Amino acid sequence: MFFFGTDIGVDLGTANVLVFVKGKGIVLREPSVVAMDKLTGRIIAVGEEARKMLGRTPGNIVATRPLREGVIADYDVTEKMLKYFINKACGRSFFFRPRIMVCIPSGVTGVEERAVRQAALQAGARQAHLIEEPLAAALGAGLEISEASGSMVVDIGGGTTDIAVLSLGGIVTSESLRVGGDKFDEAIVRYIRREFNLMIGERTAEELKMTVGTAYPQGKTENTVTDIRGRDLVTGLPKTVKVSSQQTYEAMQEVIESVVSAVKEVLERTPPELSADIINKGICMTGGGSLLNGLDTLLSKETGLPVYVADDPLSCVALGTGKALNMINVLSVNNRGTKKVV
Ligand SMILES: Nc1ncnc2c1ncn2[C@@H]1O[C@H](COP(=O)(O)OP(=O)(O)OP(=O)(O)O)[C@@H](O)[C@H]1O
Repeated sequence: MFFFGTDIGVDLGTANVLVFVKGKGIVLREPSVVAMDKLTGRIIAVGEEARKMLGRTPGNIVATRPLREGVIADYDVTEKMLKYFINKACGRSFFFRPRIMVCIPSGVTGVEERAVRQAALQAGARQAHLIEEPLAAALGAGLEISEASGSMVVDIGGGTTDIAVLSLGGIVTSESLRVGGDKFDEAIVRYIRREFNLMIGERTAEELKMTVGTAYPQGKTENTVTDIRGRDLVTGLPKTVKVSSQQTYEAMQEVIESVVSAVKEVLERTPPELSADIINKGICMTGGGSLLNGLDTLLSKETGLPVYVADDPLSCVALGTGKALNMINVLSVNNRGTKKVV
Protein backbone atom coordinates (compact mmCIF):
# COMPACT_ATOMS: atom_id res chain seq x y z
CA MET A 1 0.00 0.00 0.00
CA PHE A 2 1.18 3.48 -0.85
CA PHE A 3 1.59 6.12 1.81
CA PHE A 4 1.63 9.80 1.18
CA GLY A 5 4.90 10.86 -0.36
CA THR A 6 5.78 7.46 -1.83
CA ASP A 7 8.02 7.94 -4.82
CA ILE A 8 8.80 5.45 -7.51
CA GLY A 9 11.29 5.45 -10.36
CA VAL A 10 10.59 3.60 -13.60
CA ASP A 11 13.03 2.55 -16.27
CA LEU A 12 10.46 2.23 -19.04
CA GLY A 13 12.75 0.39 -21.41
CA THR A 14 12.23 -1.06 -24.85
CA ALA A 15 13.37 -4.46 -23.62
CA ASN A 16 12.80 -4.37 -19.84
CA VAL A 17 10.81 -2.38 -17.30
CA LEU A 18 12.39 -1.88 -13.87
CA VAL A 19 10.56 -0.28 -10.96
CA PHE A 20 12.43 1.35 -8.09
CA VAL A 21 10.58 2.16 -4.87
CA LYS A 22 12.08 4.70 -2.51
CA GLY A 23 13.40 2.97 0.59
CA LYS A 24 13.12 -0.50 -0.98
CA GLY A 25 15.30 -0.42 -4.11
CA ILE A 26 14.47 -2.23 -7.34
CA VAL A 27 11.33 -4.23 -6.67
CA LEU A 28 10.38 -5.32 -10.18
CA ARG A 29 12.30 -6.30 -13.29
CA GLU A 30 10.29 -7.72 -16.20
CA PRO A 31 10.44 -7.77 -20.01
CA SER A 32 8.36 -5.06 -21.73
CA VAL A 33 6.00 -7.51 -23.41
CA VAL A 34 2.21 -7.73 -23.34
CA ALA A 35 0.03 -10.59 -24.64
CA MET A 36 -3.52 -9.60 -25.57
CA ASP A 37 -6.64 -11.14 -27.00
CA LYS A 38 -6.98 -9.51 -30.42
CA LEU A 39 -10.76 -9.63 -30.46
CA THR A 40 -11.60 -8.38 -26.96
CA GLY A 41 -8.45 -6.34 -26.21
CA ARG A 42 -8.19 -8.23 -22.89
CA ILE A 43 -4.69 -8.56 -21.46
CA ILE A 44 -3.71 -12.21 -21.10
CA ALA A 45 -0.18 -11.86 -19.75
CA VAL A 46 2.40 -9.17 -19.06
CA GLY A 47 6.16 -9.35 -18.56
CA GLU A 48 8.08 -12.62 -18.39
CA GLU A 49 4.98 -14.75 -18.98
CA ALA A 50 4.14 -12.75 -22.12
CA ARG A 51 7.75 -12.86 -23.35
CA LYS A 52 7.62 -16.65 -23.46
CA MET A 53 4.64 -16.30 -25.82
CA LEU A 54 6.48 -14.07 -28.35
CA GLY A 55 6.32 -15.74 -31.77
CA ARG A 56 4.37 -18.66 -30.30
CA THR A 57 0.78 -17.36 -30.10
CA PRO A 58 -2.33 -18.81 -31.77
CA GLY A 59 -4.45 -16.62 -34.11
CA ASN A 60 -6.54 -14.79 -31.51
CA ILE A 61 -3.65 -13.86 -29.20
CA VAL A 62 -0.97 -11.32 -30.00
CA ALA A 63 2.20 -10.87 -27.93
CA THR A 64 3.70 -7.45 -28.58
CA ARG A 65 6.37 -5.11 -27.35
CA PRO A 66 4.62 -1.74 -27.00
CA LEU A 67 7.88 0.23 -27.00
CA ARG A 68 10.15 0.27 -29.99
CA GLU A 69 13.41 2.15 -30.42
CA GLY A 70 13.07 3.61 -26.93
CA VAL A 71 9.70 5.26 -27.49
CA ILE A 72 6.06 4.34 -27.18
CA ALA A 73 4.87 2.62 -30.36
CA ASP A 74 1.51 1.54 -28.93
CA TYR A 75 0.22 4.06 -26.43
CA ASP A 76 -2.78 2.12 -25.04
CA VAL A 77 -0.82 -1.06 -24.45
CA THR A 78 2.08 0.86 -22.85
CA GLU A 79 -0.33 2.52 -20.45
CA LYS A 80 -1.89 -0.83 -19.49
CA MET A 81 1.53 -2.39 -19.06
CA LEU A 82 2.76 0.49 -16.88
CA LYS A 83 -0.37 0.33 -14.73
CA TYR A 84 0.07 -3.44 -14.32
CA PHE A 85 3.73 -3.13 -13.29
CA ILE A 86 3.10 -0.26 -10.86
CA ASN A 87 0.30 -2.21 -9.22
CA LYS A 88 2.41 -5.35 -9.09
CA ALA A 89 5.38 -3.51 -7.60
CA CYS A 90 3.48 -1.49 -5.04
CA GLY A 91 0.26 -3.31 -4.26
CA ARG A 92 -3.08 -2.76 -5.91
CA SER A 93 -4.86 -0.64 -3.32
CA PHE A 94 -2.97 2.60 -3.18
CA PHE A 95 -4.86 5.41 -1.61
CA PHE A 96 -2.35 8.19 -2.09
CA ARG A 97 -0.99 8.30 -5.57
CA PRO A 98 2.81 8.25 -5.97
CA ARG A 99 5.19 10.64 -7.64
CA ILE A 100 6.83 8.85 -10.54
CA MET A 101 10.16 9.54 -12.22
CA VAL A 102 10.34 7.94 -15.65
CA CYS A 103 13.38 7.94 -17.89
CA ILE A 104 13.28 8.86 -21.58
CA PRO A 105 16.00 8.72 -24.25
CA SER A 106 17.74 12.07 -24.79
CA GLY A 107 16.58 12.29 -28.42
CA VAL A 108 12.82 11.98 -27.96
CA THR A 109 10.47 14.55 -29.47
CA GLY A 110 8.05 16.70 -27.46
CA VAL A 111 5.16 14.49 -28.60
CA GLU A 112 6.92 11.32 -27.46
CA GLU A 113 7.76 13.00 -24.15
CA ARG A 114 4.11 13.91 -23.57
CA ALA A 115 3.09 10.33 -24.40
CA VAL A 116 5.33 8.97 -21.62
CA ARG A 117 4.15 11.58 -19.13
CA GLN A 118 0.49 10.87 -19.97
CA ALA A 119 1.03 7.12 -19.69
CA ALA A 120 2.52 7.58 -16.19
CA LEU A 121 -0.34 9.84 -15.09
CA GLN A 122 -2.97 7.49 -16.52
CA ALA A 123 -1.23 4.61 -14.76
CA GLY A 124 -1.94 6.28 -11.42
CA ALA A 125 0.82 8.81 -10.79
CA ARG A 126 0.10 11.98 -8.81
CA GLN A 127 3.01 13.72 -10.53
CA ALA A 128 5.07 12.42 -13.44
CA HIS A 129 8.66 13.63 -13.81
CA LEU A 130 10.92 12.74 -16.68
CA ILE A 131 14.66 12.27 -16.63
CA GLU A 132 16.91 11.87 -19.62
CA GLU A 133 18.31 8.36 -19.88
CA PRO A 134 22.05 9.17 -19.94
CA LEU A 135 21.64 11.33 -16.85
CA ALA A 136 19.85 8.50 -15.03
CA ALA A 137 22.41 5.96 -16.26
CA ALA A 138 25.31 8.10 -15.02
CA LEU A 139 23.67 8.66 -11.62
CA GLY A 140 22.94 4.94 -11.33
CA ALA A 141 26.50 4.01 -12.28
CA GLY A 142 27.73 6.22 -9.45
CA LEU A 143 29.48 8.83 -11.61
CA GLU A 144 30.11 12.14 -9.87
CA ILE A 145 28.22 14.18 -12.41
CA SER A 146 27.57 17.25 -10.25
CA GLU A 147 31.29 18.18 -10.17
CA ALA A 148 32.87 20.65 -12.61
CA SER A 149 34.51 17.75 -14.38
CA GLY A 150 33.58 15.77 -17.50
CA SER A 151 32.19 12.23 -17.31
CA MET A 152 31.14 10.16 -20.28
CA VAL A 153 28.46 7.52 -20.35
CA VAL A 154 27.38 5.19 -23.17
CA ASP A 155 24.06 3.51 -22.37
CA ILE A 156 23.17 0.73 -24.81
CA GLY A 157 19.62 -0.47 -24.24
CA GLY A 158 17.30 -2.64 -26.29
CA GLY A 159 16.05 0.14 -28.54
CA THR A 160 18.37 3.11 -28.11
CA THR A 161 21.96 3.99 -27.47
CA ASP A 162 22.43 7.17 -25.46
CA ILE A 163 25.86 8.72 -25.42
CA ALA A 164 26.55 11.78 -23.29
CA VAL A 165 29.26 13.88 -21.74
CA LEU A 166 28.09 15.32 -18.44
CA SER A 167 29.40 18.04 -16.19
CA LEU A 168 27.93 20.16 -13.37
CA GLY A 169 24.83 17.97 -13.29
CA GLY A 170 23.87 18.54 -16.89
CA ILE A 171 24.40 17.11 -20.36
CA VAL A 172 27.09 18.98 -22.32
CA THR A 173 27.16 16.97 -25.54
CA SER A 174 25.01 13.99 -26.40
CA GLU A 175 23.70 11.77 -29.11
CA SER A 176 20.81 9.34 -29.07
CA LEU A 177 20.72 6.60 -31.68
CA ARG A 178 17.67 4.49 -32.39
CA VAL A 179 20.01 1.55 -32.36
CA GLY A 180 20.39 -0.95 -29.53
CA GLY A 181 20.29 -4.65 -28.71
CA ASP A 182 17.20 -5.15 -30.91
CA LYS A 183 19.11 -3.98 -33.98
CA PHE A 184 21.88 -6.47 -33.15
CA ASP A 185 19.24 -9.24 -33.03
CA GLU A 186 17.63 -8.14 -36.30
CA ALA A 187 21.04 -8.08 -38.00
CA ILE A 188 21.64 -11.66 -36.82
CA VAL A 189 18.23 -12.79 -38.14
CA ARG A 190 19.06 -11.28 -41.57
CA TYR A 191 22.54 -12.81 -41.64
CA ILE A 192 21.30 -16.32 -40.77
CA ARG A 193 18.63 -16.05 -43.46
CA ARG A 194 21.19 -14.93 -46.06
CA GLU A 195 24.00 -17.32 -45.17
CA PHE A 196 22.06 -20.44 -44.14
CA ASN A 197 18.64 -19.99 -45.77
CA LEU A 198 17.30 -20.41 -42.26
CA MET A 199 14.52 -18.38 -40.68
CA ILE A 200 15.02 -17.83 -36.95
CA GLY A 201 13.00 -15.82 -34.43
CA GLU A 202 14.19 -12.72 -32.55
CA ARG A 203 14.45 -14.66 -29.30
CA THR A 204 16.78 -17.22 -30.87
CA ALA A 205 18.88 -14.39 -32.31
CA GLU A 206 19.07 -12.72 -28.89
CA GLU A 207 20.17 -15.96 -27.23
CA LEU A 208 22.83 -16.42 -29.90
CA LYS A 209 24.08 -12.86 -29.31
CA MET A 210 24.29 -13.40 -25.55
CA THR A 211 26.00 -16.79 -25.70
CA VAL A 212 28.55 -16.67 -28.52
CA GLY A 213 28.07 -13.14 -29.90
CA THR A 214 31.10 -10.88 -29.98
CA ALA A 215 32.01 -7.36 -31.05
CA TYR A 216 35.73 -8.10 -31.03
CA PRO A 217 36.56 -11.58 -32.36
CA GLN A 218 40.32 -10.91 -32.25
CA GLY A 219 40.08 -10.76 -28.47
CA LYS A 220 38.44 -14.17 -28.19
CA THR A 221 40.76 -17.03 -27.37
CA GLU A 222 38.50 -19.54 -29.09
CA ASN A 223 35.95 -19.23 -31.86
CA THR A 224 32.96 -20.58 -29.94
CA VAL A 225 30.38 -22.41 -32.00
CA THR A 226 26.78 -23.17 -31.09
CA ASP A 227 23.76 -24.89 -32.63
CA ILE A 228 20.71 -22.85 -33.54
CA ARG A 229 17.34 -24.04 -34.74
CA GLY A 230 14.88 -22.52 -37.17
CA ARG A 231 12.89 -23.20 -40.33
CA ASP A 232 14.69 -24.05 -43.56
CA LEU A 233 13.49 -21.57 -46.20
CA VAL A 234 14.00 -24.10 -49.01
CA THR A 235 12.39 -27.24 -47.58
CA GLY A 236 10.15 -25.50 -45.04
CA LEU A 237 11.25 -28.03 -42.43
CA PRO A 238 12.91 -27.44 -39.04
CA LYS A 239 16.69 -27.44 -39.26
CA THR A 240 19.75 -27.01 -36.99
CA VAL A 241 22.90 -25.16 -38.07
CA LYS A 242 26.20 -24.31 -36.39
CA VAL A 243 27.04 -20.63 -35.93
CA SER A 244 30.38 -19.27 -34.71
CA SER A 245 31.39 -16.14 -32.79
CA GLN A 246 33.18 -14.86 -35.88
CA GLN A 247 29.93 -15.15 -37.85
CA THR A 248 27.95 -13.24 -35.21
CA TYR A 249 30.52 -10.48 -35.51
CA GLU A 250 30.09 -10.38 -39.29
CA ALA A 251 26.32 -10.21 -38.78
CA MET A 252 26.46 -7.32 -36.29
CA GLN A 253 29.48 -5.44 -37.69
CA GLU A 254 27.53 -2.64 -39.35
CA VAL A 255 25.39 -1.95 -36.27
CA ILE A 256 28.43 -2.07 -33.96
CA GLU A 257 30.25 0.39 -36.23
CA SER A 258 27.33 2.84 -36.04
CA VAL A 259 27.62 2.85 -32.23
CA VAL A 260 31.40 3.32 -32.34
CA SER A 261 31.22 6.19 -34.81
CA ALA A 262 28.52 7.95 -32.74
CA VAL A 263 30.77 7.74 -29.67
CA LYS A 264 33.64 9.25 -31.68
CA GLU A 265 31.37 11.99 -32.96
CA VAL A 266 30.32 12.98 -29.42
CA LEU A 267 33.99 13.04 -28.39
CA GLU A 268 34.77 15.32 -31.35
CA ARG A 269 32.09 17.76 -30.18
CA THR A 270 33.28 17.73 -26.54
CA PRO A 271 35.00 20.86 -25.20
CA PRO A 272 38.75 20.20 -24.68
CA GLU A 273 38.76 20.65 -20.88
CA LEU A 274 36.14 17.95 -20.55
CA SER A 275 37.99 15.70 -23.04
CA ALA A 276 40.99 15.87 -20.71
CA ASP A 277 38.80 14.74 -17.78
CA ILE A 278 37.47 11.81 -19.82
CA ILE A 279 41.03 10.65 -20.60
CA ASN A 280 41.54 10.31 -16.83
CA LYS A 281 38.18 8.83 -15.94
CA GLY A 282 37.46 6.72 -19.01
CA ILE A 283 34.11 5.94 -20.63
CA CYS A 284 31.47 4.21 -18.52
CA MET A 285 29.18 1.76 -20.33
CA THR A 286 25.72 0.90 -19.02
CA GLY A 287 22.61 -0.92 -20.34
CA GLY A 288 22.25 -4.56 -21.35
CA GLY A 289 23.95 -3.97 -24.70
CA SER A 290 27.20 -3.12 -22.91
CA LEU A 291 27.38 -6.80 -21.92
CA LEU A 292 28.01 -7.83 -25.53
CA ASN A 293 31.34 -9.65 -25.46
CA GLY A 294 34.28 -7.48 -26.54
CA LEU A 295 32.33 -4.24 -27.05
CA ASP A 296 34.30 -2.45 -24.30
CA THR A 297 37.61 -3.62 -25.78
CA LEU A 298 36.59 -2.52 -29.27
CA LEU A 299 35.45 0.91 -28.04
CA SER A 300 38.68 1.35 -26.14
CA LYS A 301 40.77 0.44 -29.20
CA GLU A 302 38.78 2.76 -31.45
CA THR A 303 38.83 5.78 -29.13
CA GLY A 304 42.17 5.25 -27.41
CA LEU A 305 40.42 5.81 -24.05
CA PRO A 306 39.89 3.53 -21.06
CA VAL A 307 36.41 1.96 -21.25
CA TYR A 308 34.68 0.02 -18.48
CA VAL A 309 31.29 -1.58 -17.93
CA ALA A 310 29.43 -0.34 -14.83
CA ASP A 311 28.53 -2.75 -12.03
CA ASP A 312 25.13 -4.27 -12.79
CA PRO A 313 24.71 -2.36 -16.09
CA LEU A 314 21.08 -3.50 -16.55
CA SER A 315 20.05 -1.73 -13.33
CA CYS A 316 21.88 1.61 -13.72
CA VAL A 317 19.00 3.57 -15.26
CA ALA A 318 16.48 2.35 -12.66
CA LEU A 319 18.90 3.08 -9.80
CA GLY A 320 19.49 6.51 -11.35
CA THR A 321 15.77 7.31 -11.44
CA GLY A 322 15.73 6.35 -7.76
CA LYS A 323 18.64 8.68 -6.97
CA ALA A 324 16.95 11.45 -8.94
CA LEU A 325 13.84 10.99 -6.76
CA ASN A 326 15.95 11.76 -3.71
CA MET A 327 17.12 14.91 -5.44
CA ILE A 328 13.70 15.88 -6.73
CA ASN A 329 13.67 19.09 -4.74
CA VAL A 330 16.99 20.21 -6.17
CA LEU A 331 16.02 19.35 -9.72
CA SER A 332 15.25 22.07 -12.19
CA VAL A 333 13.28 21.82 -15.38
CA ASN A 334 15.43 22.30 -18.44
CA ASN A 335 14.23 23.84 -21.67
CA ARG A 336 12.85 20.55 -23.03
CA GLY A 337 10.65 20.13 -20.01
CA THR A 338 12.66 17.22 -18.64
CA LYS A 339 14.44 17.16 -15.34
CA LYS A 340 18.11 17.78 -14.94
CA VAL A 341 20.18 18.00 -11.83
CA VAL A 342 21.57 21.38 -10.89
N1 LIG B 1 24.95 -10.67 -22.05
C1 LIG B 1 24.44 -9.90 -23.00
N2 LIG B 1 25.10 -9.75 -24.17
C2 LIG B 1 24.59 -8.98 -25.15
N3 LIG B 1 23.45 -8.28 -25.04
C3 LIG B 1 22.75 -8.38 -23.89
C4 LIG B 1 23.20 -9.18 -22.81
N4 LIG B 1 22.31 -9.09 -21.80
C5 LIG B 1 21.34 -8.26 -22.23
N5 LIG B 1 21.59 -7.83 -23.49
C6 LIG B 1 20.76 -6.97 -24.34
O1 LIG B 1 20.46 -5.78 -23.65
C7 LIG B 1 19.23 -5.25 -24.14
C8 LIG B 1 18.37 -4.83 -22.97
O2 LIG B 1 19.05 -3.87 -22.23
P1 LIG B 1 18.28 -2.87 -21.25
O3 LIG B 1 17.39 -3.64 -20.34
O4 LIG B 1 19.33 -2.01 -20.65
O5 LIG B 1 17.42 -2.08 -22.31
P2 LIG B 1 16.16 -1.15 -22.07
O6 LIG B 1 16.44 -0.21 -20.95
O7 LIG B 1 14.94 -1.98 -21.94
O8 LIG B 1 16.10 -0.41 -23.48
P3 LIG B 1 16.12 1.15 -23.87
O9 LIG B 1 17.04 1.81 -22.90
O10 LIG B 1 16.61 1.17 -25.27
O11 LIG B 1 14.70 1.58 -23.78
C9 LIG B 1 18.56 -6.35 -24.96
O12 LIG B 1 18.67 -6.03 -26.33
C10 LIG B 1 19.40 -7.58 -24.62
O13 LIG B 1 19.45 -8.48 -25.72
